[in-house]
Amino acid sequence: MADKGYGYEECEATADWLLARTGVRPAVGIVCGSGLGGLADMLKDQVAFNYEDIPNFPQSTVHGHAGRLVFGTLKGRSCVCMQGRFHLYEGYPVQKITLPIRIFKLLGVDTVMLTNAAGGLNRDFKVGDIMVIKDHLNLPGFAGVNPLSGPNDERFGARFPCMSDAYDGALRQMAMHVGRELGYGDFLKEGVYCVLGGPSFETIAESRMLHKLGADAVGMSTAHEVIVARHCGMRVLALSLITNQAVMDYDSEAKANHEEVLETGTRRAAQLERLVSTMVTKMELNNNNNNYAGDADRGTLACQRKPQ
Ligand SMILES: O=P(O)(O)O[C@H]1O[C@H](CO)[C@@H](O)[C@H]1O
Ligand SMILES: Nc1nc2[nH]cnc2c(=O)[nH]1
Repeated sequence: MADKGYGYEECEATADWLLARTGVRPAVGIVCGSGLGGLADMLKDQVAFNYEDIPNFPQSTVHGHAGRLVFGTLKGRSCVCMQGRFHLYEGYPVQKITLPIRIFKLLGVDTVMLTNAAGGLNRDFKVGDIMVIKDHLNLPGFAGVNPLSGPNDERFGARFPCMSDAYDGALRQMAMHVGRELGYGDFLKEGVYCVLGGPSFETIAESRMLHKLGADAVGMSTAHEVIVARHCGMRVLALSLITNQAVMDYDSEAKANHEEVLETGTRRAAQLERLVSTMVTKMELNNNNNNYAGDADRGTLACQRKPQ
């Protein structure tokens, strides 16, 4: 693994490089989806790094993914935010795409909040709906593309991690509750996210098939990051913004396109940001990392680093 640049030692070197350059000790890690990078701009007292300057980090190649790792506070809570994520279709191995999630863990993060842009398959969903993800279908995983394939490093987690509890029940409930309190009840949904490799959007037959399989929304990210986050014991909340309706009708003139995805992101960004920031203020954090003092405080769950 080491020669590929995403083993434990590489992650540790990257985490230490970052910790030496910021005093922020994040308890919450946020990943911004396509066109949803504004979330990072909400952080106060920012210390930001361009991905190209961070050792071992991949580079963002997709429009709508700025390529910055931003540390700061959200209503007093210490956070780290990926303003731009990585996707299979960019040509990275799935283990490289998910490397930042392991770095989150080694920075002391306890809770990961992911956002994404997704196409709606559920006919009751409208463009602009926010879907709290309750489960996923990892289609690349069916073909062996799983971020945990290869030798397992027990310092991160177990060889065969459970995924039936991948999306934290309490956080999902809280998202629905906070969302309703904010007045989002009309456009807040719950559902199953399906990841595909992309970058081509779905054919009509594919969208129909995914819907029949039980997916409510389809995208090209998130599930890999969730698998890695759960493997190393972090709690996960994930939100999809339904940026477009998947085309499922041969009479339809609609065509999925990335511009529409980014436009919908811009329209709903403020509400999504408010939902995430309100949740960060209200959530219980297990690792008390807002007052981080050093290595002894780092990750208390599956992945405890050795004292140095
Ligand atoms: O999942 P995020 O990064 O939000 O991006 C989604 O939007 C892009 C397609 O428009 C794809 O990358 C898809 O995965
Ligand atoms: N695969 C896929 N990804 C998306 N991301 C945003 N919209 C879509 C979509 O319709 N399909």
